[in-house]
Amino acid sequence: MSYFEVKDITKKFGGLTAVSSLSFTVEKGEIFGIIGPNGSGKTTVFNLISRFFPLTAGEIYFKGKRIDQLPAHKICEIGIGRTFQVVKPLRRMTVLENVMAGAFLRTNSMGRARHRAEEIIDFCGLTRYKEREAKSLPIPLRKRLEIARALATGPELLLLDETCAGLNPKESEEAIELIRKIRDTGITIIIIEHIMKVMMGISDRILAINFGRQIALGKPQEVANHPEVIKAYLGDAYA
Ligand SMILES: Nc1ncnc2c1ncn2[C@@H]1O[C@H](COP(=O)(O)OP(=O)(O)OP(=O)(O)O)[C@@H](O)[C@H]1O
Repeated sequence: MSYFEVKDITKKFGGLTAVSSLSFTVEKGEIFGIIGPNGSGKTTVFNLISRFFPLTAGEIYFKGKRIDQLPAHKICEIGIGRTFQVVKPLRRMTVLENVMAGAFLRTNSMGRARHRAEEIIDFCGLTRYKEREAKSLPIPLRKRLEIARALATGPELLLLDETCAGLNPKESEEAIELIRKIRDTGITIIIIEHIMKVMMGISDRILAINFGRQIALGKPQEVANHPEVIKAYLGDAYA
């Protein structure tokens, strides 16, 4: 039994098949990357796992239990957290309040939620900004806040959606460092990026998709050299 398993999942939006019979497994402690060109179905996979949308077909298992029929708040409660590609902090609230909002999933105590939030803010390198309103933060810090909010919900499995998009190389490097640090605490990570270089450096294994279907799965180097992946990213001339 795998720690996490997606079995033959399909999602149709009317006539458009965004995800098509996709299957993969993730082992505990792994950083599992999903790559693919724009519109290839990556975010839809996250939306299906976190039950923002119901599946059209297929099954999803976490620690041996079927979870695809659970509502979104239950998915979070059983330990699957996520971030969003378009970061969505509660804009008028401070960094601390934003992270506390996540921590309330695990406690009703204001004191405990605050303490937990402060630990996570520190872990994510946001201590200097904790009293700042979320809307005043520049993008790299907002992305960090997004990760902090997801961590505050106490996930065992964390879904990271385009954490490095819009960051310069130095900021990307810092984000990657944070992601590794999260994995070192024992959290399993599934990460979406379409910047191949970022994924190559961080993932234990990579799934490449196009038009909602698997085109390659394996170690980063194998996937990067796969003709279908080269074709999807660079066009026929390079394959
Ligand atoms: N709620 C929705 N309703 C209708 N179509 C949708 C919806 N969400 C996604 N799609 C479509 O499904 C396909 C896959 O989109 P998705 O956002 O999953 O791709 P992606 O790989 O994450 O793209 P990007 O890298 O641009 O974020 C696209 O054609 C998109 O337009």
